Amino acid sequence: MEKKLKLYTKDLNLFYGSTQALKNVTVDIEKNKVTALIGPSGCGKSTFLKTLNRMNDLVNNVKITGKVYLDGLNVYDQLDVVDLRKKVGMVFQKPNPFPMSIYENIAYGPKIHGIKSKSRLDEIVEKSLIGSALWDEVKDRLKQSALGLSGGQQQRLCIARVLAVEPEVVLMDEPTSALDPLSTLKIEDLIDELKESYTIVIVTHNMQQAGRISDNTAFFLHGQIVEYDETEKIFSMPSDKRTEDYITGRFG
Ligand SMILES: Nc1ncnc2c1ncn2[C@@H]1O[C@H](COP(=O)(O)OP(=O)(O)OP(=O)(O)O)[C@@H](O)[C@H]1O
Repeated sequence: MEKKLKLYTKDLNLFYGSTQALKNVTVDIEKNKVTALIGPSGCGKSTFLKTLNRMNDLVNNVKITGKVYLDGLNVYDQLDVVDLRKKVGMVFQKPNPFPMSIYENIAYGPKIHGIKSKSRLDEIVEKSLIGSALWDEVKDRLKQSALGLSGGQQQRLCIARVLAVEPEVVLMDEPTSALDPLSTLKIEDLIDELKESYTIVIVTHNMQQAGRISDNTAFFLHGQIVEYDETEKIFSMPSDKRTEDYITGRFG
């Protein structure tokens, strides 16, 4: 039987030293959907997100058991980490453009992956900026420093940078928490467009945002998934009392 889901975890456990941050997390991430990870501070949302492209490998004393599969391959032993991060890109909470031009920020990844042709790079830069809804605002200043962009523009640039290497999955760790309401709205609209071509997993503290933009929601508590379902169901008829208490603001 063909597996309809290309990204999933099975019995995933993660320890920072002796602290267990993830406990038996088993989740199927649906293709071309937005999956929101919600839960109180310290429940393991970011840790889980980072296991999907092995960003936790950089942390000392991390031990991971269980599996993360992407397109049938175990990302912890069957995929090269550089290839994995090309397939599974990441956008962080604080926009983090490189201190170089707008153009170079986007061309950087494709160049690392061996693309040298100037015309091909021009094409990728344009396509990525169109894809991140930034092209019209920056097309006349591509050679200027990315650091001169507003926070919201910088975040869309960081999204363009991820799109430039043609990922399958885009991970977003609270991508709008440092942005003003208008920039937040732009990113939310963008996420809605991006899911046509990409699978998106997003950590958010903002319940309204999870309700607005996600198709599925996973509620984490103390490193475990309490409930994972369609967002509409989670927000209207959660099956676990703890989910209900959290989304109605009784704790967290
Ligand atoms: N590098 C690290 N070293 C040790 N412990 C860590 C590290 N990163 C996270 N933790 C611990 O792991 C647990 C889960 O943290 P994580 O950042 O994944 O939670 P979170 O749900 O994303 O929280 P927040 O919403 O506050 O960002 C917490 O107890 C945290 O203190």
